Amino acid sequence: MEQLVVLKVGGSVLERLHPAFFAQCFEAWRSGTKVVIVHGGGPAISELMEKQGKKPTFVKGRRVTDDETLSLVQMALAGQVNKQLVTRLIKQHVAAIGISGVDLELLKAEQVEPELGYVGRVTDVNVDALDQVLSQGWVPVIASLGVDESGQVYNINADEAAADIAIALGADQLVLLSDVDGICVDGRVLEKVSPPSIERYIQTGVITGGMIPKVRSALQSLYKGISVIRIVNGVHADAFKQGAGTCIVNEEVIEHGVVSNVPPS
Ligand SMILES: Nc1ncnc2c1ncn2[C@@H]1O[C@H](COP(=O)(O)OP(=O)(O)O)[C@@H](O)[C@H]1O
Ligand SMILES: CC(=O)N[C@@H](CCC(=O)OP(=O)(O)O)C(=O)O
Repeated sequence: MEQLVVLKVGGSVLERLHPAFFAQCFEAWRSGTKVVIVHGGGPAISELMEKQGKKPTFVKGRRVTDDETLSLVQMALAGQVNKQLVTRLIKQHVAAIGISGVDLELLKAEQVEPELGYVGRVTDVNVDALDQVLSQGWVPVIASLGVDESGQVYNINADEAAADIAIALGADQLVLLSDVDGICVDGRVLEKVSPPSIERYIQTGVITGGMIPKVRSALQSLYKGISVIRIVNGVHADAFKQGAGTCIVNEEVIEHGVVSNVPPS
């Protein structure tokens, strides 16, 4: 049966994505798998902010987004990063089309909470529009922005956007590519992890920062029936391999399966 895979490329790994990522996107796409790419770009946004003399502030992994920051978010995500990814895919002969969640109201959004400013959560995914893009044989490359009824644009965490898209499309797989080998606990990468342990790791400060929205999005996807969810390192060639990274699973399984040792920082 035709497979549908949602790949989320984290800003942390964008500049260092292994060439195998593009080759494997091509292979998957050529063999008939529907591929949807969602990307972030946290470091690119922060760099633009710093150039403007603005200090990035995060609350539980989400960027506080005022009016001026929102403009920079749009420039970085929908402009710079989106086109950078699309051009690399096109060089690899993948029919990639760069869009943002604003286009065709792909991601309808609402404000999360006033203190975060223009940070949104997805309320609806335009599945028809995505289906049409996919039925053309194209690979959508989606910047994590959303829009509400009034035309207000929102900054959406890209892990959340990827999970919402995967859930709405009923994807077979959600792969979150980042710059770490998976979820690290005590200097080791977990092979598998289940919801109660994830909550515990968040409470005890083992999972922090940008890893929080990542695991929360993974949990949502798990609860909504996505059967394969992995957090992998996009710097390495084997990110696509079965068993790479940390798999988020439903049953309480042993979490101390070690897939690699993390070098001391
Ligand atoms: N327990 C953990 N295991 C692995 N990474 C973690 C953990 N807790 C926090 N992190 C941090 O989360 C980062 C990944 O989140 P983020 O920087 O937002 O990545 P991305 O841009 O790929 O979404 C890692 O680089 C790491 O610094
Ligand atoms: C609300 C919020 O925090 N949005 C993110 C959007 C980009 C993103 O998610 O990028 P990564 O994949 O690199 O984390 C931000 O402003 O950084």
